[in-house]
Amino acid sequence: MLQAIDLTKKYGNQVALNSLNLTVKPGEVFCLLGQNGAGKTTTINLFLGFLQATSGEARVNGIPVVPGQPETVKHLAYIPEVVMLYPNLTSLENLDFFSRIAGFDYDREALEAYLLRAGLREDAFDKRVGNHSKGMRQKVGIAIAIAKNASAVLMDEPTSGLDPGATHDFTETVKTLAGNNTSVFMATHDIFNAVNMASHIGIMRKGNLVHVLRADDISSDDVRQLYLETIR
Ligand SMILES: Nc1ncnc2c1ncn2[C@@H]1O[C@H](COP(=O)(O)OP(=O)(O)OP(=O)(O)O)[C@@H](O)[C@H]1O
Repeated sequence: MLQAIDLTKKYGNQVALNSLNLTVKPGEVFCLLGQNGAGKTTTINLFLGFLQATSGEARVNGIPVVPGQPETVKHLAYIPEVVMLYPNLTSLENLDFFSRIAGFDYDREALEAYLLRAGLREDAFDKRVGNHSKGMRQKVGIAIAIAKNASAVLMDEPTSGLDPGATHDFTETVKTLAGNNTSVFMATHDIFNAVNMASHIGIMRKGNLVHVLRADDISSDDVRQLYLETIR
């Protein structure tokens, strides 16, 4: 579970994030929309402990995030816009390597099962990731998150630059993660997909979370309309 409690980040006089309060429970997918500079990446970086909050608190499974301390990091996985993997290692070797770093030693069969659950095709298991598409790298990243048993996955612009087929695969994988009781928190500009996969949609403007909507209750046209009204 992820929680932000009056979470605030200032750079000098500039408020990047203003007293954010939100909770992402197990199995929920929270998609955060907002223009460039709204504070989405700042929020993710505060949860990851990459940044020190000016005031307030980010919590992971009830544990306060303290930069440099591993207690919360071990419960998290991070899928950035471009997933960083070792290009000369294969999908399986990358998964094995990052699983070991997280303290898990899996046999080949188990590693293959994680890659399959993340939606990677079997013919890519033994190929070097240096030649993988963005969508394939993401699937390896998601397999790492599943293998690590992360209780929350943070994602920054994961669908930008994906073709429609890869976006569809990604959406399905996110639903699988949520079905396994993982909390998913995603910064995105992709309103249509946000409505497709989210349980909750947040709209942020200039560091403020202005709206939180339940995705079940709203169409992508309505979200787009509200988004445009919010940012104007
Ligand atoms: N290191 C920094 N020093 C000063 N200001 C910063 C720094 N990092 C971010 N900011 C400012 O904080 C605000 C929020 O930035 P943030 O990157 O969180 O926005 P974002 O919503 O993720 O935007 P994008 O969609 O472009 O990634 C912006 O006004 C940005 O200029």
